[in-house]
Amino acid sequence: MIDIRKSFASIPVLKRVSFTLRKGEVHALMGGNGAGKSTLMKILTGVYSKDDGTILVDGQPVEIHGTAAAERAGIAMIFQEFSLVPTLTVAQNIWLKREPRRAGIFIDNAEMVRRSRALLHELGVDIDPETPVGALPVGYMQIVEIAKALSKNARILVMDEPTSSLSEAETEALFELVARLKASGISIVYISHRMAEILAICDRVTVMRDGEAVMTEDCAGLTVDRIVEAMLGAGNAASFEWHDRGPRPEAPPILSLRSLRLPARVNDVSFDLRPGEILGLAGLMGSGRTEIAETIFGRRAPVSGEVIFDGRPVRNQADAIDRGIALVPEDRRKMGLVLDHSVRDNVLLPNLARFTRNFLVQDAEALQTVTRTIRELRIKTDGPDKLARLLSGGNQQKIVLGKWLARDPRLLILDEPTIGVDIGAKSEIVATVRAMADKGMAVLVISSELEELMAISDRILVLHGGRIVQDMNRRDLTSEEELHHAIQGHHIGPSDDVAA
Ligand SMILES: Nc1ncnc2c1ncn2[C@@H]1O[C@H](COP(=O)(O)OP(=O)(O)OP(=O)(O)O)[C@@H](O)[C@H]1O
Repeated sequence: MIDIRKSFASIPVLKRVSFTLRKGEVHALMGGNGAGKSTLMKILTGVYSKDDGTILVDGQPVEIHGTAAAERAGIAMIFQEFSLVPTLTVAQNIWLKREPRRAGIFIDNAEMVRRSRALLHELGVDIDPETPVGALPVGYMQIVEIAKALSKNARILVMDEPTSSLSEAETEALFELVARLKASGISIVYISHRMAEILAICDRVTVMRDGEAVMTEDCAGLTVDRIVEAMLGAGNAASFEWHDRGPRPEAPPILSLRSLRLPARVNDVSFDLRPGEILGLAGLMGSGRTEIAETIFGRRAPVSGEVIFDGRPVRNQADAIDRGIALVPEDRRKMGLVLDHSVRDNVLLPNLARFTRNFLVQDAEALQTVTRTIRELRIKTDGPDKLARLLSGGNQQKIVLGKWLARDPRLLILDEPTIGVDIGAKSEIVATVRAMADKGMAVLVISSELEELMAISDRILVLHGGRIVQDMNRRDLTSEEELHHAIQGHHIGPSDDVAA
């Protein structure tokens, strides 16, 4: 891609960006939220048209108008999960609308299954092509997507944060698959904010900043510091380090869980959380962490046991919100944003009561809060009136966080708070949460990223087999490995994971 330019509503988003991909390489595309990574890749995959510039495939200029043209040029985007039809089988999904036919009329199911089996075998994955996609774990859906792309002879695959909803084992499986694809000459553009995985599986890295490609280098010998510097600009360090906030003043707990039991996964969970404390909840994916968060927030009713907030049980979600509980959900697009409303509306939505006097919203005061949120969380938007839908993924996540922080909650629950958020914003978020905890807000953080839990928590609980199996003071933890071991150490086998 040479000198690619793109503006939206006359605001330049890509300013003469050049990007090359070699045959059989995994090329990481990195950059802060809103730097232009997705836009560049949407141009490559025919979702957006470029304003200017040239795209060459195998040295030949190509015009990519629309996704069908991208497909013809051998380019495919691998979506994470939502582009497959859950009620159809793996084979039916792979060959959807291109089914092999007998006598040109009847769908040849046996042939479809046979070809799918061969394809999956080639990929080295053990998936039965006759399983309905809806019955597969999330991690496998991406693999089916890859099989589908290869069945269309794709030679360039674009993966946008492929590991963000994968468990550790699924991530490993994906990495093996990436290595295999590479060996067979497939080229991969890999968008991610996770430094460790980039250094582990990529050959080269290109960093974008404010619509420009500012660095392209071989991964070998590259350090995290060098990448961060390129992303943020010289002199803008991002620190993601824990520091001891000292002993918390003795106060009665604001939240107490007593022998909480939920359907299927949570057997008997009890813990206390005090005002001003930041408590991390660790556990394997599927260990029931999100369910516990939703129960505290009044969204789910327990089978037995209690959630006591400020001396009284939480009755339902409205009651939870009323009394100062906030939940930043994991699935922000579905649950956290009204996409067709502006940034301003989204930030104000849960806060309207605060700005309403005599039935009128106090606009100036409200706008001040919105502007502060945009500034403090470094939300990249042309202004408060931009539609949430048009913001980059990481910036959408910041709005969800910002609207609840603006409410000044007494208890803040964060479920995977920094998925898709760049390293600069991560450290901002940690600092903001810490500052609010210093003023007395209680925080419960769920995260699969151990680095994040280690950076933010005062205390960490490990959930396993439906119970809290460890309660650790962050001060006593010396390494991420120790926490990793605590989580994995209790993993005996799949059957152990689901409570009887
Ligand atoms: N359709 C659109 N209309 C207006 N602005 C847009 C549109 N699509 C993207 N933008 C803007 O372009 C900029 C770049 O967005 P893009 O999604 O490419 O960023 P990104 O680097 O992928 O970020 P992230 O890491 O958060 O996913 C953002 O400021 C975004 O608001």
